[in-house]
Amino acid sequence: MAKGKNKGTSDTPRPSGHTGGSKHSRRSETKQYTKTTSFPTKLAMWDFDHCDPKRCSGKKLERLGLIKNMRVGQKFQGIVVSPNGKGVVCPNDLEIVVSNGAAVVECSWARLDEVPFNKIGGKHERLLPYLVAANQVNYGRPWKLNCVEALAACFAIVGKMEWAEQLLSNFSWGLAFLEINKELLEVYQACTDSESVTKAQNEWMDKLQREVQERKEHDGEDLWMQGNANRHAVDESEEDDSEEEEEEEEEEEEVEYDNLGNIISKHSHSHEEDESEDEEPQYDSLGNLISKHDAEEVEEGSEEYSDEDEDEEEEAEELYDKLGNLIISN
Ligand SMILES: C[S@@+](CC[C@H](N)C(=O)[O-])C[C@H]1O[C@@H](n2cnc3c(N)ncnc32)[C@H](O)[C@@H]1O
Repeated sequence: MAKGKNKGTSDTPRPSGHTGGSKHSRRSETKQYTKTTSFPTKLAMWDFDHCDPKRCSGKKLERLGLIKNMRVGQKFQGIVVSPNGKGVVCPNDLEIVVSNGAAVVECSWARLDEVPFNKIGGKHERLLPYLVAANQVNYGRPWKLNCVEALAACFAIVGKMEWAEQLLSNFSWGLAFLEINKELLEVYQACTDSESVTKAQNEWMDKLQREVQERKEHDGEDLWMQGNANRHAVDESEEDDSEEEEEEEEEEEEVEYDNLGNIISKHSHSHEEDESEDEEPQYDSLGNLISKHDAEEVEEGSEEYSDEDEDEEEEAEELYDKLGNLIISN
């Protein structure tokens, strides 16, 4: 294990009244301090003291005695995961990682211009491909991983998943990083060199972009499908239910929908039921409220609702134009 130059085990916090190995430690962190005592490859960092020590993942690795602190002017032989990298970490880096380890630059993202990148680093400086942070500071944000995530990402990409897990398990949120990036990490692990990882990353991002676009279009359709905003309250409460419940309700044939998602009353299918006093509101294919008779005509496909049909206008309690605007209210 690589030990930081200024540390020993004496500064390692110990749980009060606790002996190592107990499952009942007061804090999960305390348990983790006793759990991790070594790491299978070298870990190093240049620490520029930009960050709050309590929130800094690099500092915590240092307190755990897992990472070696590098001086400015010192170079590292292994993979240096750095914003100054040129290519991205790739499975072909496995050999370097196993023999010489991995390093990071502990600094603030906002103060990268203060970091003397020409005096640190090494022969194998790498960027990370697109991955999403799981740490509490930047949760859900892509690219800007913290130090432990960056090291773990490097190990995961070269195929050392157990190392990634071992390192991250020192943080309560740590393993979530592997979970939320699981699929993407598998894509990267199946690559070879830096170019193939970059290509896979770009394809992934294109796919994401397409999905966002499709979702936007779909949401637009959904808005249109809502049709008349004055739809019956019962219908709206049903929309709040889970899909499963909606399906069940459809099966029960309490309500039925046309192929535009508008409610068609059972009454429109059965003449006998049309006789019922219990008159449900009915909607045309644009979600406009129409009378019982209109519904029959729409169902038969013979005629659409017409503003000129005065008799039926009188029967309807409320009438709406095709954009769902109220035009008549009795
Ligand atoms: C800027 S520091 C921020 C550290 C944070 N304060 C913490 O608590 O760990 C994060 C370091 O992780 C590495 N890193 C994170 N994301 C990276 C990426 N997308 N490409 C290259 N290096 C990255 C770099 O060494 C970077 O300097």
